[in-house]
Amino acid sequence: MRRVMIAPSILSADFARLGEELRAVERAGADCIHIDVMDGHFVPNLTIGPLVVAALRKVTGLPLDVHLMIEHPDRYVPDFIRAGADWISVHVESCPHLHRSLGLIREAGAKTGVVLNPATPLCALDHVLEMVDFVMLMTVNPGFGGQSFIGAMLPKIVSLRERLDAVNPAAGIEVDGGIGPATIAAAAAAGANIFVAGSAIYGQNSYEEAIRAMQNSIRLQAGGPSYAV
Ligand SMILES: O=C(CO)[C@H](O)[C@H](O)COP(=O)(O)O
Ligand SMILES: [Fe+2]
Repeated sequence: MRRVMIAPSILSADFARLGEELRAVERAGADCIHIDVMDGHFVPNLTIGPLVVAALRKVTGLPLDVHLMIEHPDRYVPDFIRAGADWISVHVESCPHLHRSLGLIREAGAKTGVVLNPATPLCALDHVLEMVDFVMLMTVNPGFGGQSFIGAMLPKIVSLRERLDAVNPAAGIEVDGGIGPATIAAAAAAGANIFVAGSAIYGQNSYEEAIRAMQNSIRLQAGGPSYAV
């Protein structure tokens, strides 16, 4: 999972027109669809469950990237995979038996992701790095869209890429929160390759221009000067 991918987060979409909103970002060049699942306990917000994922599965062939911000994720992983989730990511902070949780996702046939909150150190991933298809680093505190990118996460991305390269070089790094044209290049330069963007896409008039602006920022950084946040 090392190719560059743009993952629009439907958290900032118009929930009354969710199917249309999915098709619109697919036409605009999205590589996968990021779905934020919140339970009102692990994070102070409530969103959607497997029924909505099953409905969205019918309107797109793009991978569905399901970000579980819930307590007891193991109880719900099979439901989300049956509903059509292709990738499932669980938070280290809500998995006392992380090794078991990742095994459950993999056995059920989905790509395995593990997520760290901004204040959670990378050593929380010791002993499971070989088991993941991707690691997601929160670049905001989870719970809401539209927050500002935390610049202090850039060195964390660099260290994570080094650690993955040593034991699991095929694994990708996804970043979530405050990603847009002004921040994406720095995250890419640090080593991230999957970019979640909610408000930077769904908050704009043209989804296509918003996605192109992010892709161009990454390209400019690759061939030009590095970008400071
Ligand atoms: O997991 C999330 C929040 O907990 C969202 O995926 C994320 O915040 C996306 O929104 P934005 O791009 O507007 O920051
Ligand atoms: Fe998310």
